[in-house]
Amino acid sequence: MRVHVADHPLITHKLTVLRDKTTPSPVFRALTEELVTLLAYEATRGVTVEEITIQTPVTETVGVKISEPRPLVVPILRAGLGMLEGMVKLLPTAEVGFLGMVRNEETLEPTTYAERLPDDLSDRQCFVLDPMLATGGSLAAAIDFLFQRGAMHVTAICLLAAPEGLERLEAETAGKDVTIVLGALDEKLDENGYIVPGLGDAGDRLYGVV
Ligand SMILES: O=P(O)(O)OC[C@H]1O[C@H](OP(=O)(O)OP(=O)(O)O)[C@H](O)[C@@H]1O
Ligand SMILES: O=c1cc[nH]c(=O)[nH]1
Ligand SMILES: [Mg+2]
Repeated sequence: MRVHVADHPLITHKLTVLRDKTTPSPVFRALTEELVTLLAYEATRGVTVEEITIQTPVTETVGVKISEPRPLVVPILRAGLGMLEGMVKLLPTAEVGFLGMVRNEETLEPTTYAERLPDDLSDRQCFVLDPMLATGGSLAAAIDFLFQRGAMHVTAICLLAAPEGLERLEAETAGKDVTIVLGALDEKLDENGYIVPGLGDAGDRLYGVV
């Protein structure tokens, strides 16, 4: 498993505002979108392209286009939905699949309540979006789902992660081609499974308490 933690003052600045408990939902949503676009730049570094010949107004030249089949972007509902627009801004030709997951706040175990993905993911470049990698249970289950459908490589973009979650993910995805791109790696999990210092419940901050 490869882990890339962003190291850029613009990302750290935006994350600081996001972490601030006084930041209201509309600002939180806008910043989430901006952060994903910045992280997607790193996450798509390995996207496969093929050469094409085009005609500029001046001459013929060789460029590239993103290879077929189109990349698949999978936001994990709810909170991952807040990252979708920022991602497809950078990858406008991507297809979008959905996974709905919720973590039981007592046991911290995730359950999947919705799934809308292509049956066959072989040859697909898959990008999973979820702002929070806490215990790692939700992301491990999502990545496992994609590999079971035939994916060969999965890249996940998360705004924040806890070391405990990364460790679990590393163990559960051993031998698989997985890349994790993070806005920041935080200190730890608290006794309720929340990331410290974190930003609270990302889904609630984006969409309100349910
Ligand atoms: O790493 P884990 O311990 O599994 O926790 C992380 C998960 O928790 C949050 O979702 P939540 O269950 O709060 O659902 P929501 O997005 O609907 O708020 C978050 O968006 C992740 O999916
Ligand atoms: O800190 C956390 C942990 C799990 N889910 C969140 O939204 N925040
Ligand atoms: Mg939540």
